[in-house]
Amino acid sequence: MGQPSTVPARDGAETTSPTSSEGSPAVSVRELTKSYGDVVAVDGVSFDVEAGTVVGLLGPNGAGKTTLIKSMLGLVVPTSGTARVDGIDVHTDPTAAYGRVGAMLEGARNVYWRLSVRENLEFFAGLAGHRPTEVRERHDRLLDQFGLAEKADVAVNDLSRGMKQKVALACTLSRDVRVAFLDEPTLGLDVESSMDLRRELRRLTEQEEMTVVLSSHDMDVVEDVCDRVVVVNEGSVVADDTVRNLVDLFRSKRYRFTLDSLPSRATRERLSSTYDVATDEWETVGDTVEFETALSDGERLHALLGDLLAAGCAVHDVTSVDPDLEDAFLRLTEREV
Ligand SMILES: Nc1ncnc2c1ncn2[C@@H]1O[C@H](COP(=O)(O)OP(=O)(O)OP(=O)(O)O)[C@@H](O)[C@H]1O
Repeated sequence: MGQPSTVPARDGAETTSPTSSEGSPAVSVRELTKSYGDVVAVDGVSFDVEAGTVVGLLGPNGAGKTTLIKSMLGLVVPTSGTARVDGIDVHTDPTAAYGRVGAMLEGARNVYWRLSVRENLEFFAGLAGHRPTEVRERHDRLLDQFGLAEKADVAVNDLSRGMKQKVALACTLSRDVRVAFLDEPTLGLDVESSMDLRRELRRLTEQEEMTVVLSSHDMDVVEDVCDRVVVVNEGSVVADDTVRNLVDLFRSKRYRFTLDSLPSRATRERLSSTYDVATDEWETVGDTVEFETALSDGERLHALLGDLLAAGCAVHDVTSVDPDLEDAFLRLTEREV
């Protein structure tokens, strides 16, 4: 299968450019390129993020996600192209842009473990020029929402890992930010803490119209909280669509065959070269043998069935394998599923 180019909207309609309250997308990246010497980390990337949505930025290691996030935060100067937050160019007007964004780049490593939870909130709000009294109400609300009220005066060092991560997210929100950039927000969290954090992200976007751009290698998290996913590979966008559409893109294209016995080596080699059935795909399950392969259309499915029958293989069952976001991601970035 060839590498797909940017995935268009499913119905072929133009994707509308959603807007924030000020008439611009919450985040807008245009033809952004960043090179480090000969290495092109980000290569002509464009996308918009609608206000009040969660967009996942996915890609294999080294794809360019961090460079992209840092460019959107004004921490990296692009070689060319622009990044805007609420219509403000983050490189030509960094002060105005900074007032609207929060970032959690290295999770709990960014917060001060010797300070109490509340002191951390006050410190991060103070960096943006807010006095503790001005933001007290906001901080009380955050502490309540994150289940941290009872720990407000406890040093971060004495909290569980999940709580530390929540403190880091609360610090990102310690002042009124409209867009939050979160790099691996659930990294290292147990299932319950990860669920809590996901719930909080959904609430922030649904009830407070906050916009979130997150990067994660955890597809469950992405599938759970993201409205849309931008997949980056080797510095370029290879897909930009809803989770559902990306999963649907590969639906019914992967099949699992169950045979009564292992075909001869010659047949297996032929299937490997003609239908891309990996030689290590054959799996014995009870009295049967199974393999999986991706087929582009019904004709290929028929041809493979015909070849199996001609080779004397008794086909017991053929089922289509339901893909998930992980399958879609691996296929989009040309990795083995
Ligand atoms: N400061 C830098 N100097 C030189 N090369 C860099 C620098 N930062 C990133 N790169 C290179 O740019 C490319 C993209 O890196 P980046 O960190 O943006 O990828 P990533 O998708 O965030 O990866 P990961 O998932 O591993 O964090 C890589 O080839 C990386 O080696």
